Amino acid sequence: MAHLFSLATPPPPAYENGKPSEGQIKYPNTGFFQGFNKPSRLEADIYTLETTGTIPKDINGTFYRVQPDHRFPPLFEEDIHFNGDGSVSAFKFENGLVDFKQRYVHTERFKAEKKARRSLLGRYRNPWTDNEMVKGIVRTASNTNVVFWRGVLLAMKEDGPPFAMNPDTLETIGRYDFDGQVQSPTFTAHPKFDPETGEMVCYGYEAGGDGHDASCDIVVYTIDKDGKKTEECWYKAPFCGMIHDCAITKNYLILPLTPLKVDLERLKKGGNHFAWDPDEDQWYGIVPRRNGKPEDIVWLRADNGFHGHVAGSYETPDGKIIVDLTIASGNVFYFFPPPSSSPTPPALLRPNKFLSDTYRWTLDPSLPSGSRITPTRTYGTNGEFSRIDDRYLTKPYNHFWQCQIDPTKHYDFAKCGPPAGGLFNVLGHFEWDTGRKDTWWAGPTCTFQEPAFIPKPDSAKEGDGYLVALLNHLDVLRNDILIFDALNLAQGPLAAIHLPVKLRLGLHGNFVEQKDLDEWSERRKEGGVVGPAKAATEPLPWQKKLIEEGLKINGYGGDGTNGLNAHS
Ligand SMILES: C=Cc1ccc(O)c(OC)c1
Ligand SMILES: [Fe+2]
Repeated sequence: MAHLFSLATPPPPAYENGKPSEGQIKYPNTGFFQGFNKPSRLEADIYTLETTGTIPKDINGTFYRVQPDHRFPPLFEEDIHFNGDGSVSAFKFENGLVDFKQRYVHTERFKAEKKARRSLLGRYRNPWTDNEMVKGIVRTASNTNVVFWRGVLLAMKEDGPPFAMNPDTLETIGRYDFDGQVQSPTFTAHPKFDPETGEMVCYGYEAGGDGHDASCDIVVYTIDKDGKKTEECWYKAPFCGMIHDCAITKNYLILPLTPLKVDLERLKKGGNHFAWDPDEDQWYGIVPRRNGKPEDIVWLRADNGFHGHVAGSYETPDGKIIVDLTIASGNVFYFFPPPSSSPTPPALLRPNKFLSDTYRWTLDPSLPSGSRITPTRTYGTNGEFSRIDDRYLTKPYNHFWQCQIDPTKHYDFAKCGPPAGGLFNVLGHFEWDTGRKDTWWAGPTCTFQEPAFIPKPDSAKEGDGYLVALLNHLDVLRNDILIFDALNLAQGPLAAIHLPVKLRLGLHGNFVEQKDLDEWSERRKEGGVVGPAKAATEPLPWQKKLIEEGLKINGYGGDGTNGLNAHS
């Protein structure tokens, strides 16, 4: 900075002994907060983005996605990307033109920290590292997925309940408990929608207590298309580990349990929520979607691996379950090392060099629980963030798309440094029946974020539509959005949409048709047939216990503070 200006008194470093220095507002000088990963903190509206090429006029709707974006410098210097505040971006497509909107999810954490003008919550999923002022608040940052459900956007992270937002304005409505029907402390960021019935199938893991107590309880819910909870059943996992994504078929929910384990004593000492166990199996819990009983869960186990995301899943005529997902050969979350290593993560820049192929499992739900299984086949890809044409979920399908890593392609390390978030330099489209690989390389300075499939409005044919994905320009710190013909990526993008700014590395997103947005906005209006979506009014059961013990929590429904001077 000396070439720009020098201060009268040399400034202290951003962090001293791992804690933020007094006075300055400065993010850690680590890989998670610098270069392409520098927090953007942007809330913005840009009307009619710049474009190159012609955006298909039959794309009519909004592409929503969410990114972690630390609102304030973290309490701990070695904090990780996954602990950042959820910030939702919306790209609204209308008649070949695109508008951009971005807003933070106003979680309880966001509101409390905004009032304090600094971070109050500590490490990822560890309340023992928080400032006392936020004791008992819902900690989630809602930073992992954003889905459209009955007229609201639900911003979700698996460590807490969803937060509802207005899909048009991106204003946060508040914590969403499905009109009082869902009381679990945790809720998945990957609910699944049955295209036949309109149901949402969802679950929470580490759900028995407050969501950070290493509980082995799993809760599974079904919410029907009219918003009514029709199923709730509680199951036990063989250990408390991460269950990030899931798969559904007509009759089953499949829960991949990854050997990233939670330890309560480590948490109490201020350590990491998760630790990788290289000696543990990967497990698959299978439960019936209807009338499940706690004893119905069947756990099948296979050699160690790290689950990525699920592509498609369906049942065969002979009652077997097909599940396709990426599985990496080692601990992708290098910031959650095995417990024998130091309690705080070491170097944050370690790139991961694993293979992440797509695996097909043929699961037999009639096997005795505990049976060992081996995969049916692998595809021969190296990638993550698989997507399908969601109209084909629960059905035999042929196409999937994903971000891919092609290390044989030139990467301009001199201009870009280590590739932020992984070298996803290729977008790929794959066909199970032919084995065809249809790919497009983004060039030596670019990587992709997760794609989403947009169906053509007048066609029910699988894959007949577009693929949309954010492109990271790692050299000039900017993003584009590329639009492809989903069945022909190799020919290159049909059009590009240019943002004048850099976003952060996001996780997941979804495209919502304008017709669905319009219909629901009518139903959800004041006096409409459904009426406005309501935030939760009651504290969660674990909070009620704390309140009975005498703790004052103002966080629920109210202003998201606890012992702070409320003024907004
Ligand atoms: C990609 C997986 C993943 C898993 C757990 C998380 O808390 C998360 O936060 C952004 C992301
Ligand atoms: Fe995910």
